[in-house]
Amino acid sequence: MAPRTLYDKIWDDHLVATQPDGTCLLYIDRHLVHEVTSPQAFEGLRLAHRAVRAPGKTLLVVDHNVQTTDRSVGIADPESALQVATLARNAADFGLEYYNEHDKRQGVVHVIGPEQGFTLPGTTIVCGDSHTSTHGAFGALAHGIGTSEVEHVLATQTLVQSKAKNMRVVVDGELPDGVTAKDVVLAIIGELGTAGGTGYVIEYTGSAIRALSIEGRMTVCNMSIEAGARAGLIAPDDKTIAYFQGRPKAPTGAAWDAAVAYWQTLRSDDDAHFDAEVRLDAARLTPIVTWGTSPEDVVAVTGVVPDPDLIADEGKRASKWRALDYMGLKPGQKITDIAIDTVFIGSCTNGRIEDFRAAAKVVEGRTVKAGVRALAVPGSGLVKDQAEAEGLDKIFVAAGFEWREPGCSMCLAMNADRLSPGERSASTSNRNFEGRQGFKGRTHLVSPAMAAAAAIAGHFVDIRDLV
Ligand SMILES: CC(C)[C@H](C(=O)O)[C@@H](O)C(=O)O
Ligand code: SF4
Repeated sequence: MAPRTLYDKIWDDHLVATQPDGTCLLYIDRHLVHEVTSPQAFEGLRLAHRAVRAPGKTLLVVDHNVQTTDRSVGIADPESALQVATLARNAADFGLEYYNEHDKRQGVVHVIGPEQGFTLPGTTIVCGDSHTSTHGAFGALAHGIGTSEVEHVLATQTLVQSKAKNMRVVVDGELPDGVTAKDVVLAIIGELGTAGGTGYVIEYTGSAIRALSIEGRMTVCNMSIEAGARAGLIAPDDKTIAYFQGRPKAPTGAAWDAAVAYWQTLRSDDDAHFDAEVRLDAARLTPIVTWGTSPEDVVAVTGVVPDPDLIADEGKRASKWRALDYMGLKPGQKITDIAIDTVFIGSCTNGRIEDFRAAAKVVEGRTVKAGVRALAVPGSGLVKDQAEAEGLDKIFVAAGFEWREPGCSMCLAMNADRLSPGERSASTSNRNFEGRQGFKGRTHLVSPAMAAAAAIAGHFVDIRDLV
């Protein structure tokens, strides 16, 4: 057999049928469902009098619309309350496992899947959510789907797909202190651009990727979609296997041994063909801050806001001017001179225990700058418990942060946590689009340590000056 990539292998193992035009039917092992993209899908099933094909392979959780404040009080916004109630009703009507807002296991869908061992290496995973690519960190083929596809998967446990091309992103070398997985992926997106990954599944390899923690790998794969890629993948290794040992839904006994034996085959063959390759030198990476309204608008924290007039392409030049205007910035402004009024630490990009540890290390014994609103929002109830067991919540609260209940929170303005017009945030989330965190809100994407440092200083600072 010709040498194959990791993507080729998982694809081949799930292929149900191929049409002459190249359209394929893939078997789906795991289906994660949240409240935003599922109501019409369940309604479709109801209208067609269909059941869910594989209830045991389907897991529901509420995340985008939940309040991150006291949950003994109902959700104030009627639309959000309705979406949450609808998911609960669909779970009951279709007999599906559901983590509601009072369940310890509740959290952002891409945080809770791996935590429960629902996500597993070598599986195909879908969710009506673009950041499903997160699960690729474990060597799962995971991608976002639309609502009509959610209905199709609920009904058939399969998905119509055509095969993507293979891209390899190699990050070799050692990351300098203060440079994190978030900076790695922002640098990659800066290199590829938001369309550079279009039509590809990206496999991340190289010594710097292998050295990343599981949480860091999830951060990298999470943002694959921001480079336009269908999915991101990292081959499972000993860290991956250790991560799943003892997880509630992970296999046990002989099934565990068989699974591990299979996972160990999940790597690209030596001579496997990649249609494109990008290489980065980890040692040259710096802490990054985004300056614009696209995740590709990256600059080193030591740098300045770029000058769009230096861009040759007229359309691109105009769009970057528009971004600067929206962001209220001028070319040449030093990044460390940009004052922020809001800090958000959380989301499926950076809402895991390691992220709160990194942020707490920066804020410990320091105080949030007067006038800055700082939110620390755990990615799940279990992350929250773990952080509290380690006393991190106390560190955040003592410094002047608000310590919240788990959910998507200020990652996007679908709940009460949002920016007001003109407000500017340092955010650990993954998108800085116009209005993403609230109407006319201005978002700068950074790592958890950089966000924490900005909360203390009231403006961006080079975290390397603090560590
Ligand atoms: C609401 C949902 C469909 C959306 C997504 O697909 O990613 C959201 O999670 C986001 O991050 O923008
Ligand atoms: S945390 Fe943000 S990126 Fe992740 S699923 Fe929620 S809204 Fe989407």
